[in-house]
Amino acid sequence: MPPLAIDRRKLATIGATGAAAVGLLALPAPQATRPTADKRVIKLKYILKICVPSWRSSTILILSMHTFFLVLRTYLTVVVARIDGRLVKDMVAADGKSFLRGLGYFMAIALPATYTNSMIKYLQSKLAVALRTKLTNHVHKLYMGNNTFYKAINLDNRIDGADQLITTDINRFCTATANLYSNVGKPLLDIIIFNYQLARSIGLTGMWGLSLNYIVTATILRAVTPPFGKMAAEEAKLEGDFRSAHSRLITNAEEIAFYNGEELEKSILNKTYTRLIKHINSIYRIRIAYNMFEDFLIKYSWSAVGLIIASIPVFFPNAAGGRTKREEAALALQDAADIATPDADHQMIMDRKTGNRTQGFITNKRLMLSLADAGGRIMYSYKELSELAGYTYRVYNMLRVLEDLSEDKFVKPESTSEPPFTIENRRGVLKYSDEFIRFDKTPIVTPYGDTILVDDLTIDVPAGSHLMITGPNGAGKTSILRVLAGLWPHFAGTITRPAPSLSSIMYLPQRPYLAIGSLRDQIIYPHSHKDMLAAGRTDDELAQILKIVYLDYIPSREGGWDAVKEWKDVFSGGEKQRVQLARLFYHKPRFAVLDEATSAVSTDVEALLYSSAKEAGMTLITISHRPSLFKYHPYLLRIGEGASQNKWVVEQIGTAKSLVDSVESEVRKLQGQLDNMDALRQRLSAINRELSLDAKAGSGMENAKRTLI
Ligand SMILES: Nc1ncnc2c1ncn2[C@@H]1O[C@H](COP(=O)(O)OP(=O)(O)OP(=O)(O)O)[C@@H](O)[C@H]1O
Repeated sequence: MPPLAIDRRKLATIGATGAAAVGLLALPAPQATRPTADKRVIKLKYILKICVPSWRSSTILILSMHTFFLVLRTYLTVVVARIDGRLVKDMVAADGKSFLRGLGYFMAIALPATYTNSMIKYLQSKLAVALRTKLTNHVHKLYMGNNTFYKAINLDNRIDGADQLITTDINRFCTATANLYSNVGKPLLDIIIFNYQLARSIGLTGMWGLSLNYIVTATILRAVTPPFGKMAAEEAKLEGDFRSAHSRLITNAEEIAFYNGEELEKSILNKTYTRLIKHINSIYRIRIAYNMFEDFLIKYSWSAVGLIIASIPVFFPNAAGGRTKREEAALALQDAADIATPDADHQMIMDRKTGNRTQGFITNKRLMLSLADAGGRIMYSYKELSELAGYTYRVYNMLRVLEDLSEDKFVKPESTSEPPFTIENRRGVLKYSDEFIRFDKTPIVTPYGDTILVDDLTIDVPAGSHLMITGPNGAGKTSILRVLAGLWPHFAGTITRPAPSLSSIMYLPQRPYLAIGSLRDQIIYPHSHKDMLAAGRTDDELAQILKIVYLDYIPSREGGWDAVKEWKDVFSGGEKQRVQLARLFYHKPRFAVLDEATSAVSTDVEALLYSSAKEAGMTLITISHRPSLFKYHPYLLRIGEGASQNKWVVEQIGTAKSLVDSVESEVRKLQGQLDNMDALRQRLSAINRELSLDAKAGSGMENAKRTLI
């Protein structure tokens, strides 16, 4: 069977309108317009709820510790600003003793300050990892449950590059969220505390000036900021395309090499890379102008505003407010004492006043600079915030689509005619029995309900009986198995089959799958080594199984059961299929469903394998075009019959009629070969004649003639 692939022609028509038209989704399709701020917050909240499910979650502990260190750092900044002001004052007043004491305080603060800074960085990374772990676990649960990964790849095209989304985009989202918490949380805290501190010396006028400055800057930046979120989402998508182009190359390396397809593949790789780089370069170009403007606004104009405001207490001492009653009383006392002091001490008074002004100015300047830095970081994080919005959109979209798919809600292509079946009106009934597989008036229909491949299939395969399915290419043979396994929707009729369990029913696909792991893991898949030991199975048993499938030479050739290799590159096509059959003999299911599972195995070995499988008590359902397999199955289901090509017939192999049919078909085949023989004989004698005409052609020609005769 060909590998199951989504019908891209049909899906190409899906768009936002298509999705909405079918009414399957609450979500817009990925091409939808840019979400509003409200919707973005809802989406972020939705994802964060998955990351932080409860107050007792470990993420909350990390978050609390992170917050504690952020507060501590802000407090330490205020303390450092005060010490700095005092140091400069002592310097101006030439008070060496006090200066040295201040220096001692300054150094004593350094130790907790450096520890605090490293803890903030450490906890920020821990927070990102904790968010990523929670989100990845949730996505793995969704993606690997209810065959959602299969549906996402084969039955719906809303998720483009699930691997990129799960491995990279989730990581980017979590890193951006953790960064945002410290890049916004910390400066916000700084602003509140520094403003409070400053309010005490720069007064109400200064505070008004500062607030006005923030509002004007934020308004200008908001107006000129390019849509970084949209750009980040597009960049992530293009990164995914580039990555998947490389994964395709790795998966299909041998086929491409045989076809000498390097040039074409290189051009595909280059094209996807160029698209990505073009986009990244355009972002960089946009950023030059934006960064220039942002720097000018935040670094330089803010510093100028800061200096003006910090100088308020110097030039307008009465405008400054916010002194405590005790400070006011001390100042009044000092002024009264100054008035009563004799003239000779006036210089000292002036020096002390200058010192006080310097201390106030330096402390305020330091706080102002920290404030400018905090405000700047908030403004800069506007860009990060919009990038986070881009990742949020991609991750949220993936989560919602995975949820839809786990409930079998696909987005189907827009179609002009009403399909015979719809997802909403599925009426298929599934029953479980270990004794038989039965289809009762079950149509085999493509996933969107638009094409009936097999009309109302009705067939019974009791345990101990065997069925072979045959029919033209594309008739729907594999699709019968897809519906039986529950991969495709079951629209109508009743299917009875064993409940999914390896000892009841096992499917062997045409294209063998080899897992990551040891040689042993290939035979026991999907069991793990732990499962195997728990089931009391041994390596000796595996060796016996390899004998049945004629692979007993493999363990010694490959370096034992524990050897780990890229097995798909190690085994030949026939060996891969025989490894799959070894799995069958390991699990010994009651029903074995084989989809052209021996097509690469020679017919003599195939015959022995079928005999062994029947001896092991398995009931076989085989899809094959090989008449040599007829004799192992008492029943034959032919599909693709009739003018509509969706009719079917069941025949009993070995009955008088089927014998006549198969003898007649064999006679027809032999007659065809005989006709061909006459033509070949005529051609042979013509060549012989040509060769004898040229008798002098030498011994080389004579040899050729002898070979041909
Ligand atoms: N995801 C899909 N969506 C829509 N149609 C599909 C999908 N997958 C397969 N089909 C179509 O369903 C039809 C039946 O496919 P199926 O693989 O069952 O054929 P088959 O009888 O096994 O063919 P072959 O003998 O070539 O392996 C084909 O026309 C195929 O193009």
